[in-house]
Formats: sequence, C-alpha cells, structure tokens
Amino acid sequence: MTQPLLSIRDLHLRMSSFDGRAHVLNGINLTVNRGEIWGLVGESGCGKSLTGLSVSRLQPTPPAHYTAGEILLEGHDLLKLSQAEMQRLRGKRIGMIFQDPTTNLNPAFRIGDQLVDVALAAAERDPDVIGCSPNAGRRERRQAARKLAGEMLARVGIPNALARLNDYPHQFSGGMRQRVLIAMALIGRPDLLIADEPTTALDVSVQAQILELIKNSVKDFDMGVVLITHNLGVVAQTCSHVAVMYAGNIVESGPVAAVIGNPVHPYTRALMSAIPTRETRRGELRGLAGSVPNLITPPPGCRFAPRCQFAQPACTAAMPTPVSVGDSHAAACIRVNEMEALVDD
Ligand SMILES: Nc1ncnc2c1ncn2[C@@H]1O[C@H](COP(=O)(O)OP(=O)(O)OP(=O)(O)O)[C@@H](O)[C@H]1O
Repeated sequence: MTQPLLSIRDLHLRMSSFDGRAHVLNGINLTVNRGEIWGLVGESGCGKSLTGLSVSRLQPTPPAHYTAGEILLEGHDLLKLSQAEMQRLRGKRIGMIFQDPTTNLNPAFRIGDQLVDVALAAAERDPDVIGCSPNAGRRERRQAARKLAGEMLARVGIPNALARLNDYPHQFSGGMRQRVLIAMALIGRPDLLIADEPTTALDVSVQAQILELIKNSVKDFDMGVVLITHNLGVVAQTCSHVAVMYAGNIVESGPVAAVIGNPVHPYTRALMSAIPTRETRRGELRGLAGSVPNLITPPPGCRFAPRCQFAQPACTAAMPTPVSVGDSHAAACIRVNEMEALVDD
C-alpha cells in the first residue's frame, strides 16, 4: 500500500500564557492523500489554524509546545526536522496560502520579482522546477524563472500575464492578489497545499473563482490540500473530505457527501442548522448557544457536552474516541448510534 501524503497522528499541542497552559490541540488524527481536498471547519478558536501551522511548522514558538504525536509527510516526521530542514520543504513540498492577500505580498517589489525569487529558491532544492541546469549562469536561471513566473500567472487566470509581471501589488485587485499568492504557492510544485481561509477577504463571485482554481490545481499538480474555513458552504462546494473541529479535537470526519449529507455528531448538526437557507424566515435562524470553552480549564470528558442538547452524565466521564459510522466516516460521540432516534424525538 502507498504511504499517505500527510498523516497527522495523535497530535497534542500546548500553549503557555500568563493565565496558564491551554491544550489547544488534543489528539488530532488526519490523513490526506494526493487528489484529496480536506476542509477543516469549526468555530473560531477550535484549533484549525494551529493544525495548518503545525504542518508547515510555523506555529508560534514559544508559547507552542508539542507534547505528543507525529506529523508524517510521506512517512517522514516533520516534528523531528530542524527549522533549516523545514525551510527547505516549505515552498517546494508544502505550499501555503493565507487569508489576507494584501499583507502577504511585499508592496515594494514587482510581482514578477517576488515570483522569480520563490521559483529560484525552489529550484535550489529541485532544478527541474525552472527546467534549467544547476550549472547554468545566474542570468540564464533568472530568465528561466521569469518565464515560469509568467506561465504560472497565466495559469491562475491573470490576463496579459507577462506584462503584469512588471506591476506592483497595489496595481492588482484583492482577487488578483490572491491569484498571485496561489501562483506563488504553486510555483515550486508542492505536494501539499495548506490554504487558511483563502477566500474570506474576497467578495462572493471572486471566492467561487479562487475555489475553482484550487480544485483545478489539485488535478494539475497531483497534490493534497488542507483548506481551513469557517464556511460549510465552501466545504460543500470545494472539498472531497471534511474534518469538523471543536475545542482542539476532530469530532467528525469523512467524505463530504457523508458528513454533510448525514452529520451524526451533535456539534456538526448544530453547525449545519446554523446555516441560513432559503426557507429560513426572519427570527427562525437557530444559532448555536454558548461558546467554545476556555482551553486552560476545559470541561471534563467530551468538550462539547456543556453545549450539547443530548449530553448525559456519561459524556463527562471520558473524552469520547471516534466511532466508525460508515465508509471512512467517523464521529467522536458516545451517543452516535442513538442519534437517529434522538433526532426523531
Ligand atoms: N500565539 C498564541 N498564544 C496563545 N494562544 C494562542 C495563540 N494562537 C492561538 N492560540 C489559542 O489556540 C486556540 C486555537 O487557535 P486557532 O487560531 O488555531 O483557532 P482557529 O480555529 O483557527 O480560529 P479562527 O477561525 O478564529 O482562526 C485558541 O484558543 C487560541 O486562543
């Protein structure tokens, strides 16, 4: 059997602050294969970004400290690598896109120069990236990198790409800047792309184009994607799989059709019923009462129990382990097999 592209196993991350230690990731398990787009969803503060940052090893240190677990990229544990070794993987094997396209481009440099720098850095690790021998002269390598930069810009849908290499970031709209960042993330031909809220800052029509671009890039580059979002609509539209996070745990995961078509964890069900639909009339929108618990003193057992309408005393006895409820579909709830009956009541 082939190795999964990414395998996060029982990852525990602790954060220290003046108030105490927070267990912000509490045994995360996630497997991503090439060709898959995994959506990570959940309310603010559930640990989505820290999971993504952990894979790229960009978590804030200090105060972040791993107490257990592994992050395997094709079998190699990223947590065992030095920052210098990790630096070599970023851009080449792991690409990243973040929420705000404005702050992630340097306003003082032309778009072309920024893309060329990333391509040359990736080519140091793999000369094939720019298709130029490592023994070639500096000028020849820059020319090859610039040609690739133009091709990448065209590929992410920037019209008149070659001429636009000479422009500065302020000459691009928000959606265009996000396309440039996608080009930058893909130029080193990564195996894995981590996209943290890549469309949140964009208007709805541009959002759809960017999500389509990510979907097409998965096919073109045969990579795997972890897409972090608050939005279950984005997951339904873009992802093949989804992991629902609550307070540092994955509470439900599986293929999108199974999880969204038949959510079994009370938290997933609550998130879904909070989505406005065409039928939702004024005053009928059901929000999710309460908030994510303080992770310095989390509630005992299931962390969702204090907000769960189906909680019973046994829920607070121990952290529930994931139970399989279908093909690759699992949920961490001790009442999962009763859920159909509970919901019908
Ligand atoms: N630098 C930090 N120092 C201390 N605690 C932090 C730090 N960064 C994040 N946290 C805590 O870790 C937890 C998880 O944060 P994270 O940013 O991963 O959540 P998230 O699900 O991505 O939220 P959002 O959707 O708002 O980005 C939160 O409780 C947060 O307060």
